[in-house]
Amino acid sequence: MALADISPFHTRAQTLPSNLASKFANPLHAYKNCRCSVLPPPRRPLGILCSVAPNQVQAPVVPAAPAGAENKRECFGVFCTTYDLKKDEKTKSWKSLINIAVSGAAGMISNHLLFKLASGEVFGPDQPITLKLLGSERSFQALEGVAMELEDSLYPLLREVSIGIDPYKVFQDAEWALLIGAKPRGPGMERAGLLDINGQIFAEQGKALNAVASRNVKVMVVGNPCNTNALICLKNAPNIPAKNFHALTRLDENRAKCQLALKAGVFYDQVSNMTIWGNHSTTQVPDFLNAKINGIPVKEVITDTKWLQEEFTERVQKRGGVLIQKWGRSSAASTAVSIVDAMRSLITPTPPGDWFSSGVYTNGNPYGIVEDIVFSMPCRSEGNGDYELVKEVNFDDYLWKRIKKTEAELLAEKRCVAHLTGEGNAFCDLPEDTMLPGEQ
Ligand SMILES: NC(=O)C1=CN([C@@H]2O[C@H](COP(=O)(O)OP(=O)(O)OC[C@H]3O[C@@H](n4cnc5c(N)ncnc54)[C@H](OP(=O)(O)O)[C@@H]3O)[C@@H](O)[C@H]2O)C=CC1
Ligand SMILES: O=C([O-])CC(=O)C(=O)O
Repeated sequence: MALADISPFHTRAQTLPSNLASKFANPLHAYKNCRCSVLPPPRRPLGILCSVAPNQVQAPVVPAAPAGAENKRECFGVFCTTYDLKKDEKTKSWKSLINIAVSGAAGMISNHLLFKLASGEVFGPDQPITLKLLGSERSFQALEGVAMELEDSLYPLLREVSIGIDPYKVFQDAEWALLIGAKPRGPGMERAGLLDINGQIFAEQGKALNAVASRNVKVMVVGNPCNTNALICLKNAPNIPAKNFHALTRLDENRAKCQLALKAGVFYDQVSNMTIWGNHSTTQVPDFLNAKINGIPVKEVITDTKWLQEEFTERVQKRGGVLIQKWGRSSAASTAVSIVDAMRSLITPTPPGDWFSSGVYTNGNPYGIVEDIVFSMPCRSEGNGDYELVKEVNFDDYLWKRIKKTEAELLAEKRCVAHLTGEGNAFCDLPEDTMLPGEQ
């Protein structure tokens, strides 16, 4: 088959030297084996540049990039195909694309999350999306595997996929950045070491978001320790509102709802107003004082206060660790579900009277929690991507004491990463019991 016959890629096909044409006997295969850069405008190819991924066939030599190439975007395989949503009857009424960047895209959580995003579970059936997947040299091949699985899933809403290892490219124009990739804490590694290694990743990604992402990008930090990583990220992105950064504590909220439902003998959709206060760590505070079951305060439904203060609280705090002991790896599917929940909570109005938890930047909070940290608190949204803190919450001595403990832990973490937040020299005096939910 003559390469030049392959519409709509005439421009690119004609640039292939004849000695390479035989390697690309199936031209679609050729596209799948390269990371292709599509040159706008208008939306779609005037030409395609292919750069070689590690261990792969040599890419064709291409002519010098035309003006505007500095805006070039990378695409993967079938997602390099030209399309026009307004031409097709079915897609005519669709909204314009949303750009979603995901780091740690070859990891376990992403392996669940990406398919949920592509299926329309988050943004709905008339919302096409772009997935921009960030990996590393270490994970590049796996990332290609992920992209291939996305190709093979034939999701109609998934219109563009690109993969890359440079956050300055991958985060270009991102409207959502789901920051999942982080080094897991290995045996013998000090928490201070983990804070530093992962902090460097989030400092760099914050800078990249600041430079190239949409000015209103919503950032969901999942990689642990997620509160402090989110703080580092937002400090390195001064041109993006700090309010746009979240640390994922929705998994903790979901775990708490499940435990209360179990104890009360109800289905978990009857549990509402569940706040997780503070750090995504074993000092987090699942708030049973303000939570409700069937609209009734939990303490009136579950009268065993000792159970609430001890067993319930500890079970939620250490759920991640128990799961690792059983499963041999940390929560991935339920974490992906909770990321979906967290995103949906920001883009759909919160049911009247209810709220959701998210780790957000403390800046004028109504509770008296120390400012300038990322702390999980009760939030409400009108569904426009933004949120407000809930004012009508109660505190008692037990709750406030616990909140102060998790706050102290976050302040200690913050001191450990002062070198990454532009606040001088780091000084690490973390409490000994500082642990991620997965550590025991
Ligand atoms: N907030 C929450 O509720 C939860 C948070 N988590 C956290 O989410 C993160 C991701 O979990 P999961 O997807 O299961 O993890 P995986 O180990 O499956 O994937 C993590 C990814 O992190 C990337 N990474 C970045 N830097 C390093 C490094 N120095 N060494 C090794 N890998 C690195 C790797 O991708 P690449 O090479 O492409 O960079 C890897 O694919 C972890 O930090 C975990 O603790 C987990 C559960 C719940
Ligand atoms: O510690 C981990 O990596 C797992 C984790 O955050 C959790 O399960 O909540």
